[in-house]
Parts: sequence; C-alpha cells; structure tokens
Amino acid sequence: MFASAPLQPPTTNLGFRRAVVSVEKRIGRSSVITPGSARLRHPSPRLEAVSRGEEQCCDSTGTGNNNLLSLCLASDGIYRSYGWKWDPNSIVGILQLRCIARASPHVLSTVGKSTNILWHECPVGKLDRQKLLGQKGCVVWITGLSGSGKSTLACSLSRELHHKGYLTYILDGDNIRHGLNGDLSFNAEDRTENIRRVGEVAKLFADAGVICIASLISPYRKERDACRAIMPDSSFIEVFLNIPLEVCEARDPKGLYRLARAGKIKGFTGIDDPYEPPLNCEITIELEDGKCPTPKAMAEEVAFFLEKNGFLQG
Ligand SMILES: Nc1ncnc2c1ncn2[C@@H]1O[C@H](COP(=O)(O)OS(=O)(=O)O)[C@@H](OP(=O)(O)O)[C@H]1O
Ligand SMILES: Nc1ncnc2c1ncn2[C@@H]1O[C@H](COP(=O)(O)OP(=O)(O)O)[C@@H](O)[C@H]1O
Repeated sequence: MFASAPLQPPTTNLGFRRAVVSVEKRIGRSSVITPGSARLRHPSPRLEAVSRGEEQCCDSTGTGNNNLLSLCLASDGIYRSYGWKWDPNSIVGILQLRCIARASPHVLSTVGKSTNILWHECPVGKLDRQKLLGQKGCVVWITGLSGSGKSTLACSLSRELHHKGYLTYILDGDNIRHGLNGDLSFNAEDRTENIRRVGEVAKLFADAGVICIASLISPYRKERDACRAIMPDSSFIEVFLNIPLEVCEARDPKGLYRLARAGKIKGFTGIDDPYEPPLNCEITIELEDGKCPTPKAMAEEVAFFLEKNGFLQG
C-alpha cells in the first residue's frame, strides 16, 4: 500500500522558513517507513491542520512525493506535527506522525520589497473557522467577457447560498476598482496586477472560511492560473461564462461596446484586447439551444458543484 521508494528527508516548506524534518516515531496505522522519511498513502491528500492545545499550527506543503506535513510550532521553539485529516468529507485515514524539526522558530524573511518580516500564526486556525461556519472556504472565480453575466451570476449565487445559511462575499472587478484597485488602468500590466491583488484578497477570504465569489473579466490565462496556484488544493473553482461576443455586445448594458467600436475606448476586451478562455476550468456555462441559462439555473449549477465537493459542510 505504501510505496517503498526512499524519500528525501522531508523538507517542509513553511513559506518563509524551511525546516528539515526528521521522523521520530510511528504512531497509528499510517505511514512512516524509516527515520528521516515519511510517505503518505493518499495520492493527493487534502490536508487540514488540526490545531492542538496552545501550540501554533502552520499550514504547510511538503516538497516532493506528496510528502505533505503540517507542522505546529510549540512554545519551546520546536516544530511538531500531529494528526491530520486526509479529506474533509470522508476521513479515509488519520495520519499521526510525530516529527521534530530542527529549525529556528524566529527566522526573518524577505518577500519582494518587504525585508525582515516574520510570519505570525494563531492557534485559531482555518479548520476551526470552518467548523464554526459549517462550510469550507473557497474561491469561486467567475471569468468571461464584459456583459457575459459575471456580476449577475455572482449575485444570484450569493443569494442562493445566503438563503441556505452559507456565508459568501463577492469581489467584483468593477467594485474593487472603485477602491483597492482604483490606481490600476486596463493596460496589460495593470490588469495583471488587478487579478493578482484580487487573487490574494480572495485567498484571505477563503482562509477566513468564506465562500468568496470573485467576478472579473480576468482575461489572461496565466494570471488566473497563478491565482489558482496560491490556493490550497482544489479550493479554486474556475467558472467560465462562455457567452459569445455577439451576445455580450448585443446586451451592452453600459454602452461600452458601442464606445469601443467607435474607437472611444481603447483596449476593450474582446474588441481590441485579448480574452484567453480557460482550458481546464471546473465549470463552463454556455448557451443552450441559443439561449443563456437563467441566472438562477447558473447559480444552481455552481451551488451543486460546491455541495458535491464538500464545500457546504464544515
Ligand atoms: N478596456 C476595458 N476592457 C474591459 N472592461 C472595461 C474596460 N474599460 C472599462 N471596463 C469596465 O471594467 C470592468 C472590468 O473590470 P475588471 O477588473 O473585471 O477587468 S480585468 O479583469 O482587469 O480585465 C468591466 O465590467 P464588466 O462589464 O462587469 O466586466 C467594464 O465595465
Ligand atoms: N443568464 C442571463 N440571461 C439573460 N440575461 C443576462 C443573464 N445574465 C446576465 N444577463 C444580462 O446581461 C447583462 C450583463 O450582465 P452582467 O452581469 O452585468 O455582466 P458582466 O458582469 O459580465 O459584465 C445585464 O443586462 C444582465 O441583466
């Protein structure tokens, strides 16, 4: 059941600090093979940190071989790992490793232009918040042309989930540009930054346990994929509103296509600026018999996906 291939001493990436982990002993029915190596049996485990006592939990992703560990930084400055649930829906196995890391607890780091910074952990973790809310934080990322119905779907989904007792929050491109991203234009560089920032904010909402609905054109595949990449496994749900340009243009609720066609807006998505459709998104919504599904039907499709994938339980 457990592959016997020797692993590297698991180097657990805590983002700003790297801790070389040596396995101390095996507890329970899972998976430590030899000192200095550990292997988890689930091919792609979705690990959730279980916060213990007064220790601080660090969500972390191990490198290589699916060798994922989450570590707790205890007050004595030693990292230890405890029991993890594999899968939030069905506990197919409890891993109970006990690891000790040789690492300094106070390693300052540099991220971009931020020097000498230290990540602070809190004993109240994501799992605790999810239990409290009875849902799992995630990002529903709605992408599509202007006028494709992103805001309509976002509102409809939010309403549907809210009525069922789930906490949602919408990050709408138009709205965010009224505040946080008001310094950004629509040139490629600024759109990239727009998407990056919304991705980071969405990640925080998801970490808070909220079902975060991000609706922005987000025309570039690379940037959407980058947002996906910063999210924990499978909690980024990309919804492509694949509504043809002709339909969006006919709707033109803000008159922007008309202005773009008249050359009064330069670099308008779909007219003289590119839109790169997703290649591998979770949900695609498109015309059926030439008609767009109703906002309610679109929302129900997304809500069904969330339900089926365990996001609507703590
Ligand atoms: N040049 C150009 N191209 C596309 N859209 C434009 C442009 N200029 C202004 N608008 C208005 O801005 C809204 C899109 O903002 P986003 O933040 O979602 O765009 S992006 O993701 O940065 O591409 C978009 O809103 P939606 O129609 O809701 O998509 C437009 O109202
Ligand atoms: N499923 C739908 N069926 C019919 N009309 C829709 C649908 N979704 C949106 N619309 C209409 O299309 C227009 C653009 O929708 P909107 O949500 O503002 O798009 P976006 O946020 O992508 O720009 C609005 O007038 C809206 O009422």
